[in-house]
Amino acid sequence: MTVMSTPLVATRNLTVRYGAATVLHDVDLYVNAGEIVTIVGPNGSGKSTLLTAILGGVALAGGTIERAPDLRIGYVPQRLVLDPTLPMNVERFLSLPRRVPAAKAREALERAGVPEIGKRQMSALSGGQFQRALLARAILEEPDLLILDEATAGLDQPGAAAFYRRIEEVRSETGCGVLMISHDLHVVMSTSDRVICLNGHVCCEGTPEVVANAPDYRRLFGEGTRGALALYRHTHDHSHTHDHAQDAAE
Ligand SMILES: Nc1ncnc2c1ncn2[C@@H]1O[C@H](COP(=O)(O)OP(=O)(O)OP(=O)(O)O)[C@@H](O)[C@H]1O
Repeated sequence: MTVMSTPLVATRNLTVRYGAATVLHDVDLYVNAGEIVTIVGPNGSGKSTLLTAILGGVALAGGTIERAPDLRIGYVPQRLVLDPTLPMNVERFLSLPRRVPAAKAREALERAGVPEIGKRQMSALSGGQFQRALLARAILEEPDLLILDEATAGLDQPGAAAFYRRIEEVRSETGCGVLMISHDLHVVMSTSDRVICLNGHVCCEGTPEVVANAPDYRRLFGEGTRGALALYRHTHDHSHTHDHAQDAAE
């Protein structure tokens, strides 16, 4: 069932420049409550910049970003480097920068699928557990919109699949919207309601099935299951290419 509602966030004609380089141009994107939208695209195609813009961290050269009133955003970064010599257990990490009640921290860890790690040292967590701790921290604030920047980078395939299953469950349990970047194309296709294929601009978008069959997507990611491998070798060559994307891919 699709309920039409005001989007949690919507960009219109979003354009971002770093110096002379136009990194994003004329990007229209929206995320509704309860839907999982995934951004795919080659390295340097502006995916992180788009998330940063939505988070309010970059000046716009053009376009607008509309956020729902009082929108609460939870953000899971691609990675976070903590000083390994700093003693810090997971519960304490969740209480930074603001102390949270123990029951709330426990609930967030349960939601993130790692109820048992509260007393563990952050430095002793596996890659998957560490990302779950970041997820727990993001959902502590009960976000309306969860934003994840390649949150499964460094996880193996089963670890990434389990992580995304958890994201789907969080979405079902809380009704939040999810906007994420992913390179795990198989998982993207099974988890997402909509996929946006970005290369400085929106190349194509739609349901996973529609995007997987779109010529622009196939040019970017190749045919069939080997597409995931093509991701890092891609050189973008269709007509509306902008040089920055080509530059960044090299
Ligand atoms: N702070 C910055 N200053 C100048 N250029 C930047 C800055 N951040 C990113 N860029 C450039 O903008 C382009 C897009 O970068 P961005 O990180 O958004 O791409 P991405 O699609 O997330 O890439 P990846 O898949 O490699 O993470 C790249 O060419 C990058 O070098």
